Amino acid sequence: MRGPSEPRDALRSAPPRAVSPCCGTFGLNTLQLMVALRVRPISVAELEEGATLIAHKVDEQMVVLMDPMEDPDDILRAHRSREKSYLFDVAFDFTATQEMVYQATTKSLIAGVISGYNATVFAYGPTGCGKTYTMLGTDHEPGIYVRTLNDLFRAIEETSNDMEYEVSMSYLEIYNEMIRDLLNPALGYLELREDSKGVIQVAGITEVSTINAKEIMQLLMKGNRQRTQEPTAANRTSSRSHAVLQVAVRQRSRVKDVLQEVRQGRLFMIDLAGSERASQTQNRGQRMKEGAHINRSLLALGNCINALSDKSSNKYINYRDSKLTRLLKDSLGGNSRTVMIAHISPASSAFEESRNTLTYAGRAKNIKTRVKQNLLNVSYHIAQYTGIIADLRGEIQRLKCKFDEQTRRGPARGRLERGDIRHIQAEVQLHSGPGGQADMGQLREQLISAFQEQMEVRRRLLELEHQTMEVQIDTSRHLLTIAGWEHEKSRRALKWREERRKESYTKDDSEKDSDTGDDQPDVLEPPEVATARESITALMGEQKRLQKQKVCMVWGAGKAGLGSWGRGGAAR
Ligand SMILES: Nc1ncnc2c1ncn2[C@@H]1O[C@H](COP(=O)(O)OP(=O)(O)OP(=O)(O)O)[C@@H](O)[C@H]1O
Repeated sequence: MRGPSEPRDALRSAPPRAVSPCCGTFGLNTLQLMVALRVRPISVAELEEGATLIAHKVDEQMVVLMDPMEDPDDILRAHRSREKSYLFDVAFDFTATQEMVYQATTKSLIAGVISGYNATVFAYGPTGCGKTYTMLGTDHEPGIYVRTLNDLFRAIEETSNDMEYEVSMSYLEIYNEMIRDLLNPALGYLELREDSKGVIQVAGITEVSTINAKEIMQLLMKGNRQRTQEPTAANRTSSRSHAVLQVAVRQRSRVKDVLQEVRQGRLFMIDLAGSERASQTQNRGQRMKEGAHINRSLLALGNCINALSDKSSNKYINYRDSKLTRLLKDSLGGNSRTVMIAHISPASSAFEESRNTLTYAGRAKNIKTRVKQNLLNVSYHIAQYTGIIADLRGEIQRLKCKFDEQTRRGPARGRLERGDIRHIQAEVQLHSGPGGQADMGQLREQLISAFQEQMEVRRRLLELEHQTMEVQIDTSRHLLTIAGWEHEKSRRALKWREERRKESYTKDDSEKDSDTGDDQPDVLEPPEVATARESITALMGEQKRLQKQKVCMVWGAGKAGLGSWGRGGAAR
């Protein structure tokens, strides 16, 4: 965690946008696993290093990551996607406030917890991407911990006429597979035990039951300072442990009954250790060992979430692979709800880490993003191609004007050049004796012929430029045909999926399970698209040929002593 004195909100200028309630929050009977993504503001350090923004929120659920290594001006590869889009239940960028993140992800868990359900919220992502900021926050911008506890106490207060509650809170860290009490580190390492009801408990952990928000914030800040933080190659103050805030709520009715039912709901809020890969942080020794433990527990967590989110399979869920998953056993499975908030930096320097995080988070959710993703990519490309064509048109217009102007000015310019030649001649005469008259005539002839040759080279170069432009326009036209077809294909795929979904409503459950595959029947590509693909290959060859001719011509002109004329004139 970094201190509040080091805000990374260099770009925090746009007004916050509201999160649509339909995709952000989730009610008790809806999502079991919600995956959110938060892209933090680019930091001053990243800007100073020359990083550019490569992660963009496209809408309330979609984030696009651009590959900084791909060349945006490479027209011949423009049909290849530079960007990849990822879909989440809700996405936030630098404009999102702490309150917006809390409202859309965690607030709706509270009602469940006070009525006896378990829930887990965890912040995932590489080091320095804002996990602690989201969970703990700062004094001025408190995060999910405090906002949740505040609302939890308020909800308890509102129902306290009928119900009696007991709330207890503990804060621990798991470091190198060992558990430490962050509210009382002097206790040393603690063990996990299963109680008589099979519930996993941390033996001997400090439990506090304050309901004063300010006190809680102070306790958590103090606890957080006890966390194992070490400088890594990637972050000066990297949290090397998973911090777990556990809130247990016991509820019983005030109406005395023979059968007194007591319900206990548990809420885990977890700030995970940085997910960067050991190889990328160049960590050695102790740091590498930590890295291995962190990776192991994150992998175990990912596996559990994967198995839980894949309802169609009856995969065995192995919670025993790490302390973290053992502790969360009751809160990940069963009737509980889980919120994962993945974090990334928007900077180009963090591309690899961001891509890994987006893939991990996307896999956890197992959302079918393809159709929407294609639509987005295609529409981007159509816009790109239209832009390219407009640019090329402008360029042709410009060249035409230049050509016309040169044709108009040709003879006059010629006279001027000849004037220059006469001037040279006069100069030479001045410095040579009468015997040099014959040589002078010869020199004059040579100069005139060189000038004519140079005019010819210039004319041919202009012609070549014109042909290249035409080839490029043709290429773009074919790319547009292909993009149009991809668009159409995506539209059909979407329609096909919708029909499948409607069909599956009418089938019984056993049929549904066997019918949920993604295999869409192959769609035959129209002949004009196949022709467009072939033409592009041919046009690329043509473009190369023209380029070669141009190079030869300029080179030849240079060799013949016309270099500066040829290059400065037509070849731009
Ligand atoms: N959404 C945000 N708005 C403003 N500042 C942010 C935001 N997210 C992160 N920051 C700032 O970025 C810095 C790093 O964030 P933070 O310490 O939360 O990262 P982390 O993911 O917890 O890192 P680690 O895994 O190393 O502990 C902090 O200075 C924090 O204040």
